[in-house]
Amino acid sequence: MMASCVNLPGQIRTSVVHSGSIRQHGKIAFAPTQRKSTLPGRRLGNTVRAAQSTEDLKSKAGKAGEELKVKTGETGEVFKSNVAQLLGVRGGEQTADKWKIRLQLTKPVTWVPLIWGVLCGAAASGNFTWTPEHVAQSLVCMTMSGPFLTGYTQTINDYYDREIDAINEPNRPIPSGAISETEVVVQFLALLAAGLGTAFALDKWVGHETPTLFYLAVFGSFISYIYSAPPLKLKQSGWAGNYALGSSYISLPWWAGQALFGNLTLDVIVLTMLYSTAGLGIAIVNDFKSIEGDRKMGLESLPVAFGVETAKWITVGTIDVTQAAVAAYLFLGLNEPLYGAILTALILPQIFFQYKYFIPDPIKNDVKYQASAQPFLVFGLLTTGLAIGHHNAGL
Ligand SMILES: C/C(=C\COP(=O)(O)OP(=O)(O)O)CCC[C@H](C)CCC[C@H](C)CCCC(C)C
Repeated sequence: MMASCVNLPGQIRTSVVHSGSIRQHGKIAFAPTQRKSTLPGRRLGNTVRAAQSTEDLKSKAGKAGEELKVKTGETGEVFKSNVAQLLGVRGGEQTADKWKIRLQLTKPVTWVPLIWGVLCGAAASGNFTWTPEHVAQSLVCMTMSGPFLTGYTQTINDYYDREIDAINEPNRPIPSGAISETEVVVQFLALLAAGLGTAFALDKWVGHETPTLFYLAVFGSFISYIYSAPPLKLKQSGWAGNYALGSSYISLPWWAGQALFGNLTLDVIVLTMLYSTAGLGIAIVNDFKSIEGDRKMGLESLPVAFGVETAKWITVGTIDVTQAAVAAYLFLGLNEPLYGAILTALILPQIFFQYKYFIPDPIKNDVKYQASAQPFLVFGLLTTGLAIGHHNAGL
């Protein structure tokens, strides 16, 4: 978001050794994202888990780490820096500092889409004013959504991915032994408690009779859990996982921001869930890289199910048609032609980059496409929030 800051999730891609081959990892996730890499790691995880012991995996991790150094040295793609470590992006340097490791587990780079979503929701409420109290309430809501609940989400995701990470990313905090499993469990429980507690406190602060923010936080935490943890582990399913990711990064923080300052209405719920389909499209972009591994594992990602040619058109269709439908709603449903025109103007460069990068080679150019097009999508979200806010303020 959800991503890259505006990575509607974004992630810096590096190469990672996977089962003897090199995989391109990292998504400019929406935020959005930012699931670990392309879905290969996460998807191959279960089989590996079933077939091998943790010890076995750890020894492979050592080897993989060595190979990784050699291969990435060749390509020079690893982004090794302290900043990368702190942001939780791939290729960051390892550290012994426990607090830096704890921060790395929360992948701060993935907080951005959620923070942005709160901003869009606050704009859509039509009630936000630049008073110290409103600014403070927004900042607390952003903290609840970003560092606390996204931090919880990412930490729990790493916890449940620890065995496959031992192969794919042996230098991650858990497989490398930099932090113990118990410490990680304590961390995600503490973040969850902080997120839920802050949501409840915010409800009190703004005088909600029904603790809407608390309910949203509980719902979001539940989705986070079933996304990463067995038995559901939604991330293993192409459609459900991608939609859960896209919608959680677009809809949930928006709803929180809007509920904070105004009313969360059914039309906005429907609109943002529709908008989340564009988030789904963005998540699917990242599946092109992992076709081979997914096919081997019998995973029906969209590119596996439909083939690259059809899937790439479905992907851009999802992204473009969704936004075009929202623009039409701004023009015709809300009678906000200026905002409709701005949103349309923001869709055009995305189509341009689809033709320039994604359509010619979705496997090779996925990152380039995400990096070029996503900022326009993200500002389209804000435009939509402002349009709704303008409309609500005029009612
Ligand atoms: C853990 C997430 C992505 C990582 O996915 P994956 O493991 O496939 O990729 P990596 O292997 O690269 O790690 C994000 C999952 C998002 C989740 C479905 C829902 C997030 C919910 C929000 C944090 C809740 C916010 C609620 C609030 C705004 C009221």
